[in-house]
Amino acid sequence: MTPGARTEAAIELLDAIITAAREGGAAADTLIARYFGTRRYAGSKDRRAVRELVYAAIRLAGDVPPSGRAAMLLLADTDPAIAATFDGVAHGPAAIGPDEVRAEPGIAPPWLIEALMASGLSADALPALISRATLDVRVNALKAAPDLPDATPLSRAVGGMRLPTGTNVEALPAWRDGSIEVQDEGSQIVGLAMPARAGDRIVDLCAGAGGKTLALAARMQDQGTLLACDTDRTRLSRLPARAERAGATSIETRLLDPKSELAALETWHASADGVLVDAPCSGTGTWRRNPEARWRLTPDRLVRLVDTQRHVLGIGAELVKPGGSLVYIVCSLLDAEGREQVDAFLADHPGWRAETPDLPAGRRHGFGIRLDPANDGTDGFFVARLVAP
Ligand SMILES: C[S@@+](CC[C@H](N)C(=O)[O-])C[C@H]1O[C@@H](n2cnc3c(N)ncnc32)[C@H](O)[C@@H]1O
Repeated sequence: MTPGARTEAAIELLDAIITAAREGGAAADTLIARYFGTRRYAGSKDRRAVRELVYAAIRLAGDVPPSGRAAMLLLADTDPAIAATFDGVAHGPAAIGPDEVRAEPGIAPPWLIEALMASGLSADALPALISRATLDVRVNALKAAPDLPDATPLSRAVGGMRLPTGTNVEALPAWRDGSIEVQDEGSQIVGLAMPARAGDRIVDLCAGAGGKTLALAARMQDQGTLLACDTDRTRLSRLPARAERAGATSIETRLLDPKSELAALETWHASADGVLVDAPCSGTGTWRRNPEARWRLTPDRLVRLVDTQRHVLGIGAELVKPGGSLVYIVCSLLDAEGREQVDAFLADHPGWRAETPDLPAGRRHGFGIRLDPANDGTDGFFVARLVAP
């Protein structure tokens, strides 16, 4: 592809990403994969270059741009080489007109900036939210140590490794034999808030495809019972194959109906040593990976997420045995989803108390710990450990 054709492809993709952000469609990564799935003429260098252009433009525009071209023009203003590709030749975009609209530069929509700052993030900490994420892997203690010559050890998540950006992890023998799983250092660290011993009975209530479930299974030396639940069939269905690759046999999966979760968990009532609630959230802590997520979030959607979080936390509380732990995690930096959610839980659940987890990163925030990209160099998280009466 010519440089102009790459820019034009990035514009087309940005148009699709903008529409998806407005209408609740697929994530940028999925749209990019679909786009190239039908354009076999694009080689791996073209794909990488187009992807870079798309993500650079997304990072620059704080709010949903009026169009893909307006987003690319904003990027072109920062780089004469990109501006030069607007040459109107062959498959390239038309030459830049005198008064063309640009996307607004920024870190996030104004209402979100306000909410983040009201949640105690300083203006200096905001740019890191949309910086580029590192590529971290968790090393599976259930398998032999992997041979990763290009990796460097993570400084805080013991056993974790950092790989060079762009590494095709799924092509590595260490991934294929289950010795490593991709997991951000922050995600590895917040999972440690759940006490996990061999023989424990633990419920991972919002397990998704099992990123944190697999880490728990390794810490439990695959001994005990680990019940991984989710209401999303597609995500949960990915867990058994991952567990098999990881050599984890203690994991059982259970698909929940979002209106009647407790009925499916009757036998676990007040009996779990620990319940992990890695709740659905706005993902404000993961914009490094999904920068277009900040275009998707609306105040209404945030209210709905806060309701769901309260709901799942309430379910989790029903399953914990006296003295057991309820660990609440969100990959968000907004207090409505973190600190205030835990304050509300403690007010509604007399006898429960918060115990500050001792973690190798993050800072105390309300009754929990918060990790943020600027201070910790990880994705952003809030985590709290609640102990049942
Ligand atoms: C943050 S994700 C979980 C990520 C996962 N724990 C990991 O480490 O990869 C939140 C999950 O909560 C699930 N969820 C939403 N509502 C739920 C409910 N009522 N009960 C259980 N899970 C729910 C979503 O489907 C989603 O997979």
